[in-house]
Amino acid sequence: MSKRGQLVIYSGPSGVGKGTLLGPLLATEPGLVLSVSATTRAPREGEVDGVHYHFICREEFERLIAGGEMLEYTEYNGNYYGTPKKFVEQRLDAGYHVVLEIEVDGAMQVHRLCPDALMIFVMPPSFEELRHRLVTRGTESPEQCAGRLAAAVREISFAAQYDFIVINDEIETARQQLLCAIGAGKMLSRIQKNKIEEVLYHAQTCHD
Ligand SMILES: Nc1nc2c(ncn2[C@@H]2O[C@H](COP(=O)(O)OP(=O)(O)O)[C@@H](O)[C@H]2O)c(=O)[nH]1
Ligand SMILES: Nc1ncnc2c1ncn2[C@@H]1O[C@H](COP(=O)(O)OP(=O)(O)O)[C@@H](O)[C@H]1O
Repeated sequence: MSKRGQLVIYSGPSGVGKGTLLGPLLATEPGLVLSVSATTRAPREGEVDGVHYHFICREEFERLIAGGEMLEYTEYNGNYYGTPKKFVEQRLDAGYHVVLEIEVDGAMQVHRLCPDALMIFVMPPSFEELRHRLVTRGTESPEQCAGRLAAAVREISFAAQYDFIVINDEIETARQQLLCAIGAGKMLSRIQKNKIEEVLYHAQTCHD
């Protein structure tokens, strides 16, 4: 059986560039997969059901919660968002490194359940630049942008609890930093696990 993969929690305020940074890495790193979340928000133009999200109604979402099928979930700006458990478990068992692109409340839920998960937070170079990116992306109404920017203030206050902070100023630099953070996280957790096994093995022989 292949070695279990690394779970990666990947957060940052709406419009900071999470998708922009991660997309090309998913295309070039065959061992890295993105968990497709479920949401009750409406699809944006160009978004495909089952690819960008599983777009479902509130009743269906609540049925999945009640059935214990969500690894984590939250309500964000009036809609449910959550991570279906089965896909994540299957891919980790198959040895893939699985990225959860989720906001901070979901991130904290997963961190409590899986303390070994690697946590990466993407920061904007400034709040003004975040506002500019969100507004010029043009996918949300002015009211929705205001709600997302209000949520962003709270989300940024959680950043210090993450293992790595990537500042998305220049895209290629930030993408390299994200790749390094994922690589370092995988290596660190492997070294730490090897060390635990090694120390416990020698503890046994010391006793004998
Ligand atoms: N907790 C949680 N948050 C999610 C999930 N999927 C997406 N999100 C977060 O929900 C927020 C809104 O996502 P979305 O409406 O797609 O906007 P975008 O991130 O600006 O493109 C973002 O912070 C996402 O990272 C999920 O499964 N669980
Ligand atoms: N480093 C960057 N410099 C300038 N614009 C960027 C940068 N990264 C992303 N963007 C732009 O910001 C907007 C939001 O990016 P997106 O990846 O959709 O954010 P998120 O997935 O975090 O909501 C997009 O229009 C994208 O082209």
